[in-house]
Amino acid sequence: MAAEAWVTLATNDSYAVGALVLAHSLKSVNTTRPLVVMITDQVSSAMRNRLGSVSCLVQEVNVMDSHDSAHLALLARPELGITFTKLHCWALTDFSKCVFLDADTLVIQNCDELFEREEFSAAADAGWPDCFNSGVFVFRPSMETYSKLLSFAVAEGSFDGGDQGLLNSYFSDWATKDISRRLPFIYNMTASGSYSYRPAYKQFGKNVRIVHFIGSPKPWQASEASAFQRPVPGDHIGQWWNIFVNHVLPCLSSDMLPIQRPHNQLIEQPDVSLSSPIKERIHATHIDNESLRLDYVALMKQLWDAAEVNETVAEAAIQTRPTNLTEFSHLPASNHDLSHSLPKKTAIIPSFIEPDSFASSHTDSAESKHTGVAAQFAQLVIKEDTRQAVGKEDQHYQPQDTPHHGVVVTGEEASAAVASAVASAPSTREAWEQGHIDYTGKDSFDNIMEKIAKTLQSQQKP
Ligand SMILES: O=c1ccn([C@@H]2O[C@H](COP(=O)(O)OP(=O)(O)O[C@H]3O[C@H](CO)[C@@H](O)[C@H](O)[C@H]3O)[C@@H](O)[C@H]2O)c(=O)[nH]1
Ligand SMILES: [Mn+2]
Repeated sequence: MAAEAWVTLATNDSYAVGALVLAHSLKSVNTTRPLVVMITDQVSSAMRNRLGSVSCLVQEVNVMDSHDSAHLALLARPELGITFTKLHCWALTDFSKCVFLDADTLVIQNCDELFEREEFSAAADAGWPDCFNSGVFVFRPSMETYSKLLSFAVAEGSFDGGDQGLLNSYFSDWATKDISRRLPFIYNMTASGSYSYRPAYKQFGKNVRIVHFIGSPKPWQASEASAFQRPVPGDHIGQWWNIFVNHVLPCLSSDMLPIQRPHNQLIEQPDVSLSSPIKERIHATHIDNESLRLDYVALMKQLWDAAEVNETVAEAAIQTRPTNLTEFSHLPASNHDLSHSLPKKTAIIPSFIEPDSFASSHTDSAESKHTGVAAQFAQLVIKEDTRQAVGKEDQHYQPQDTPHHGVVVTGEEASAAVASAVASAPSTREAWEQGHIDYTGKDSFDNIMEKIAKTLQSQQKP
């Protein structure tokens, strides 16, 4: 049998973590082909050794940046220029046929049958199915194709600034030429996306072989993992973390685990990665809490909007689907309809509401221009068990008449606090709205509760 291999790419230690998990996932499904990991000189030697020790073939390549900042800016993904480095895979001529896998993919069932396919085979992109997604593709290494691709890249550029746009232009007959080149979606199931077809997942999900965590954040971006705004059918991030925690994490030292934020802002965060007890950290970011977080974000958005517009909207935001709030359009129906999962008129106040602003807006509430809205929030109950309540996705939550614990504030207090926070902390609010929420840090539920308790305490003092 001519030599065949899986191929992936990691240009830094962060994506190398993804490659390590991918390597373990391939092993666990007993593939008969090796994994070649293309790396660049930014990958640390410690990480190279790790990759080598999980029987990956490590192949150093040069970074090839598209330098196509206009197109990249369009995508708002400036880091993607680096994915042009992917083209190096055509130069791996020791192999006659390969399957490329992004470092953010996870193989959950054996799919060695992919090697029976021909160049160029790929699955449709979930965002634009007339294009293929370049996270999983079958190809034949060839210096001829390699240099043609490079010339094409220089001459034509990429319509999305990344390799996917380029490869789609180059293999432009993919969608029409030969149906066998169109891989089934189960070989590249987008694990997040603005659109997900849940009934189809229920029906066909058991056949999924490769999961692809496209977009940001990636599963290994621990500090961001909690900010996944889009729900993922199945617990694939949980599966990813399972491998990560059991096979990869124990072999990494904390300096080998840079936390990478979206947009390639590499930030070292030893304090939040491994110096804290690992178990605690994992618990804090584990995907089990995902639906809680989604509802948490959604609820906060409702509160912001409700506090700012008018009573009608406020009423709608609390009682019904917030169809008039366009920024919700990326959330699936189940998350639009918070009335099923949230106790009505229950609010969680974000951490950036300072006790001071809370206090002053309280004493000053008669002057608040939001008092009309406040009526809508009458007797807002902030209680700890909201956490459990919002976590139950499919159960209808029955609000309790009397909270067993927690803090009760009036609607005026709460909405005025929200309103003054809007004014006093616009940058933090922006961060919230963009989904950059520090659930395990300053925006953690416990922190928020503490802040509210402090505020109320200070108000009770004579
Ligand atoms: O700094 C980086 C960025 C990317 N990669 C590699 O390139 C792949 C693609 O980047 P990724 O962040 O996974 O992109 P996606 O979020 O998957 O976005 C889409 O757009 C990319 C650019 O067109 C395509 O490469 C992807 O296949 C496509 O799914 C990664 O998996 C890695 O293998 C690196 O090694 N270092
Ligand atoms: Mn990817």
